[in-house]
Amino acid sequence: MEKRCAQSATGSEWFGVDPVISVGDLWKVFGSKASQVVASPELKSLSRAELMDRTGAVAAVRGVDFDVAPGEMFVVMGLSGSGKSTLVRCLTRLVEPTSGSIAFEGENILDADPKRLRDLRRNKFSMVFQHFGLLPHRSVADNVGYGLEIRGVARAKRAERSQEVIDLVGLTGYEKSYPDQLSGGMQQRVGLARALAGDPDVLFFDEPFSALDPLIRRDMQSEVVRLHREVGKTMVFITHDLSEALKLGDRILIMRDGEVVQVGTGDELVGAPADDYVRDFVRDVPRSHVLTLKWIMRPPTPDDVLDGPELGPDTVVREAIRSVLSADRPVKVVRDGELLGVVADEEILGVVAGEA
Ligand SMILES: Nc1ncnc2c1ncn2[C@@H]1O[C@H](COP(=O)(O)OP(=O)(O)OP(=O)(O)O)[C@@H](O)[C@H]1O
Repeated sequence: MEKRCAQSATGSEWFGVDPVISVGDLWKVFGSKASQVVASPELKSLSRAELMDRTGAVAAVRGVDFDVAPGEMFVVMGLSGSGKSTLVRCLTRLVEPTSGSIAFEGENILDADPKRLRDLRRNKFSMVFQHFGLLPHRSVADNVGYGLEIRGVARAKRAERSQEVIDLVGLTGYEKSYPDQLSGGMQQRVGLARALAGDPDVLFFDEPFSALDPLIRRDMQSEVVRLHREVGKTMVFITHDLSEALKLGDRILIMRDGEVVQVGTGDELVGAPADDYVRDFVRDVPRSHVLTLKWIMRPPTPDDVLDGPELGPDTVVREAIRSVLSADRPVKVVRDGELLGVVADEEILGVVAGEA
């Protein structure tokens, strides 16, 4: 699996720069006793089920912390009910957080007044939902330009920008079509174009492909990967599908019962799952598609002949199989001229054998 940039779970490579979004100890509790719950360390320490029993309140998001870096594709993954949608809706205050902090480009979103929030939602954020939310009586071009129209962008400028993003998402020729003349996948392309039209700083996706057929879904995932590369925007993507998360995410946050279980790159989740829950999630992932050489290399022994081929530690195992198996000596894993370890047939076969 190709990744644009190597990172660690702490995001240290990402965070040479200021985060776009920074979330601290965020809670969202539904129910009339919500503020009592977050004011009480005792109630906060209860599990979601216990809290429900004791107070009738639902702790949808519980003490969540994470940062998203500029240009990152950050995926929030968890089973149904784990709190993904509530968490992401809190980020734009479509859902009002009960406590905690959310900074967007350094600005405390929780202090934003209604006017500022409207501004942010119009100019800085875009959302793509599962149900495309297209206006049925408007053509593709007019749906795509809708946000610009609301912003008061002049017709000619709007048409120009709409055409640009329509071309970008591969809908050239369909400008005059109406949503009901398009397949589900194409309708979601309109949703993508609409989200991109206003040139937002962050795009939020809430399970945008769940309603699509598997093959179309795969196409759309590739499309988002391509768009992300081309436009370089920060994206926050919710899914309950691990393979989607692994395909798209620079980093993945795994939620369970409102809490963060682990945040990491795909190879970190597969190579070093934080607990049995994550281990269970990643059990069926083909490890050779996700793990990189740094996960399987070993220190060289005195018997190793060290004039074999060299590969980087972030090379995905699957892409190294041929080089390793065809070399008659270990492949050296090298970064910036430094020998980090070696990989030979046994290491490769150890990964591949587990996938049978
Ligand atoms: N408005 C609400 N009032 C009360 N409880 C809510 C509300 N919205 C969500 N919840 C509860 O909060 C918890 C988290 O829900 P949420 O929709 O965020 O999870 P999710 O991971 O996005 O699930 P799904 O994939 O099914 O949408 C669930 O127990 C849900 O029932």
